[in-house]
Amino acid sequence: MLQLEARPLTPEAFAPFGDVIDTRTSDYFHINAGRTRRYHDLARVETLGEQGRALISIFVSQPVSVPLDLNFLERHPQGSQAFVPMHEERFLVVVAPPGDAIAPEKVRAFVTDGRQGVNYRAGTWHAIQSVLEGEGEFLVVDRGGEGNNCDEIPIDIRVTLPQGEGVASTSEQEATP
Ligand SMILES: NC(=O)N[C@@H](O)C(=O)O
Ligand code: NI
Repeated sequence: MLQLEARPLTPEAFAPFGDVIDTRTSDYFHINAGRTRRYHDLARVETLGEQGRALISIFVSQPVSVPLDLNFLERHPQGSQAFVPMHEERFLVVVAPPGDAIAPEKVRAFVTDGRQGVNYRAGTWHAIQSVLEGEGEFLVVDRGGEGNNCDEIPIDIRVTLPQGEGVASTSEQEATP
């Protein structure tokens, strides 16, 4: 059983796996007569293969408990997959680099802070959506089309949160004295 303590998500640490979607770590330019900041092109949407096209969906997920025990990771070989929380939900992200096998030492676990989304690059191994604390609603952008776009690989992983890290949402943490 691979034991991992989730680390705070950062764009740099996640770079081998895809993109972090976060206005705080992204540039913008003004549009709409200056009323709007456009945080432009934050993640690369990949829609490979026959009839490949981008899908926009909403996932409403029930929370996972922590420690989180995983017995597989999955990948989407024909496209990327992005998850953006719609109400500052925090979630666990467990990833491994693309490839036909997973080297345990390459597996990484992260925890988001409520203001971050992720975009898994095509082929990145990842745990299925794992929202913390309560029901979560996520905007999802991924690939539709012909052919298989989901492979699973068995691997036993136990994910914990940093010591003393509650699972309160960002806003509750700010409210807590
Ligand atoms: N199956 C599906 O649409 N969702 C998974 O790919 C996931 O990463 O949650
Ligand atoms: Ni997926």
